[in-house]
Amino acid sequence: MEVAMEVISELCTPVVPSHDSRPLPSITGSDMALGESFEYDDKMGNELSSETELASPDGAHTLPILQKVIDLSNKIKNLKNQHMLLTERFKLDSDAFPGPEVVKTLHLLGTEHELLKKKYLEESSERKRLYNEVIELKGNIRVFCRCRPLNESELESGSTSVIEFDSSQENEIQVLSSDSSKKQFKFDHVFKTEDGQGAVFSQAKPVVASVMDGYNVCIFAYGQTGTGKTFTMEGTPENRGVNYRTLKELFKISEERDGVMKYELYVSMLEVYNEKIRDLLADNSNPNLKKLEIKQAAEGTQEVPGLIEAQVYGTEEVWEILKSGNRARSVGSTSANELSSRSHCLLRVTVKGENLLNGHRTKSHLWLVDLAGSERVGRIDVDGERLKESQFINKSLSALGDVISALASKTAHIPYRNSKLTHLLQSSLGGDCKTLMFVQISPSAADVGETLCSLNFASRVRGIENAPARKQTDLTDLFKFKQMAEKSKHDEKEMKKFQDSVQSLQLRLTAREHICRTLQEKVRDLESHLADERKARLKQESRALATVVGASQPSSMLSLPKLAAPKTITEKKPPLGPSKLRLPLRKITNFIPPTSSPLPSKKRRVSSFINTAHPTEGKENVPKMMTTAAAANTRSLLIPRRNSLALRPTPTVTTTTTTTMTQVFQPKRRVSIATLRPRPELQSHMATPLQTSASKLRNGSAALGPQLFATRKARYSKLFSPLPEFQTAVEAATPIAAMRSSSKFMGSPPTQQGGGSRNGKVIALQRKPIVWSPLKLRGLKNFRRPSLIPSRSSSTEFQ
Ligand SMILES: Nc1ncnc2c1ncn2[C@@H]1O[C@H](COP(=O)(O)OP(=O)(O)OP(=O)(O)O)[C@@H](O)[C@H]1O
Repeated sequence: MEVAMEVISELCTPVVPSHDSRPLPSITGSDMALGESFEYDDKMGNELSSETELASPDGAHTLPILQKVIDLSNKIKNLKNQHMLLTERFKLDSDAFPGPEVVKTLHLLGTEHELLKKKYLEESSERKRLYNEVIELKGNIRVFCRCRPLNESELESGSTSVIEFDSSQENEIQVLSSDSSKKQFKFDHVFKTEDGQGAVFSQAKPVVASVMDGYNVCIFAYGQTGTGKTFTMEGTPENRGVNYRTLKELFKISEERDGVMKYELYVSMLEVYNEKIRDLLADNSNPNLKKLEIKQAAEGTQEVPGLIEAQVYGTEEVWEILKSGNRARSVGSTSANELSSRSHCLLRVTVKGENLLNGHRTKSHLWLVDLAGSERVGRIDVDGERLKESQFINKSLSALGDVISALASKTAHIPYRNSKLTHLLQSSLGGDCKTLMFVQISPSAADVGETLCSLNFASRVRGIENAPARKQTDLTDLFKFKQMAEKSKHDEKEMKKFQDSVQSLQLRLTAREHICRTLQEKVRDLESHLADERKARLKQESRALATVVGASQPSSMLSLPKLAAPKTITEKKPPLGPSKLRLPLRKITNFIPPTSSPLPSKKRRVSSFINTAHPTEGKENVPKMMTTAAAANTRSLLIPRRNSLALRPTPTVTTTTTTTMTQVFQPKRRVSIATLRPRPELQSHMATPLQTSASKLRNGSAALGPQLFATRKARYSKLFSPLPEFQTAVEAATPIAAMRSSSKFMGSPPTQQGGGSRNGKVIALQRKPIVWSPLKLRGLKNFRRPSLIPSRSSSTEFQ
């Protein structure tokens, strides 16, 4: 039983899946319970049965269950063996992997490969450069001359050859002209009559190969009709021409560069017939065929939208295309050629190349052009449609000649657009392109004139010095980059504009700030100036006051008891308020009496002066007053003189309360005023009592009431127009009042009622001009300045 349990436990042990090719026995039971059968192949069954027999050496029959257990045990053993075998095999496989040395070798090989690739690219680029240099040295415009042999008809007619090939002079031909003179022409290569198509193409091959390096190439055949242009370009099935051979060469180069370069070749075939473009690969029987026009592509190249571009993969395909295109070509019979080409046939091969190593792409065009015959109309017997065709042909050939002449003379304008032909060839003719011209000539003496024309034209073409050829890259990507560059340029411009405007604004701001600073400085200067002026004015007024007071009661003023500590008026003056609250500076006007005012009489002069201060004139009279005062002579005020004042004595004295104005009506009387310079000994004292009294007056103004305070500003003016009532009001409160009441000046007008002298008093006035400020006048808006001589009107008003 223990054996059975051991077997069962072994059964339950998972078995490693076998990779052996031998099929393993499949267990069909859903579990491993005893008593259930296992399916296995016959071979194994046989093995097990034999082993079972071995398991019972006595040969006695064993129990069926035990037998099964033994079978399974054997089976497990087999599986274990298989597992071991597989493990060993796996070990071998693991050992078969390349070791680190191999990996290292592979890495080295890779590096070497990269190095070789790089070198190859460098060499390839160098080869291209040198190759191109060779072509350039030979000339980007190359002219080959090919002379066909005399044809049968010419031989029959006994025509002789006028072309001589001097073997000593390579690439030169001599033309025996009708006047028996020989004309010599030299070209890049001269093909003799016996030279076949292969020889011709071998000379053209280097130029053709340039298109694979990304250069634009144009090969065209030019010459009189029947001279073999079509033969050279197209050839015959037996003697295939440049077109077929070119494409064959291109495929060959493409194959040679396989793995490094990837090429795609496209072929288009068109003709320019009577200045119209016809697609030779399209179904021209279709009446709805779109008219083809030349358009300038965004890349700057000339394109014909709608023109069929057939991708070609092999030479046979190319041949079929060329044949079908040639079939569609417009041909007609002329007296010179039975199958004369009545149009310019253009085969365009587009080569798209991609360097697989560095990803550089190129797109270039190769034009293979079989021009229509350059025969003169008069020479060949044509009329009707043929004549029209010939005219178009000649016109376009003439345009080609003009373009070539312009290129030769290096003029700024090349007239490419004068014909469809030159317009189409614009990007491949002249400039930086490679051009190869076959000038086809006839050896016949009968064609010598045409031959000379063609050779002369070819010589001109050969004289063109093209600029070094430029490699053509695939302009699609280039155009995108160009657009991106343009956009970024535009953005940069915009940015610069913004920056400029910001800068200009900053400059303006700085300038304005500077102006502001200057103005602020000016305001400060003016303020300081104003303060100075105010100080000076107050000093003058205080001096004048002191003089007046000193003159009237100098001793009493000096003996005033309890004088406060002396303080100047300017110290007591409140500081200037904010500039906004202040009046504009121009409104502050110093009142300086003018010098030129004529004073007719003393009486008149004094009257005018008194009138300026007359309160009854009201505020309307203030400007007038100022004007009048300004008209007064300043010097006249400064010169001490005696003036007469007309005073009206007041019959009665009306004293009101401090809140109402007091008016004194005085009878008209004359007084004399003598203006004197104040005595120096009084100047030192004049400020103290005045200031003291003035400060006391200010201090006591609160107690006296707002009206009294409002009249504070007019205190100095009252020196000239004292109010007895006002004096009465302040008499008790201020020493100045007391002082005024006792002064001669103050006492003078009220003398009528106060018992003073009726005669005129002499008052000492300061000789300096009195400065008036409209500020004071504004402050006196509701205050009517009391006058020494109240007028009638004023008295009426106050009554
Ligand atoms: N080099 C040559 N060797 C042998 N045959 C030639 C050669 N050149 C031209 N021919 C033959 O001359 C004939 C006229 O040639 P071709 O048609 O090519 O002249 P073309 O210049 O194209 O005339 P067109 O301008 O009228 O089309 C053809 O039959 C052609 O086979």
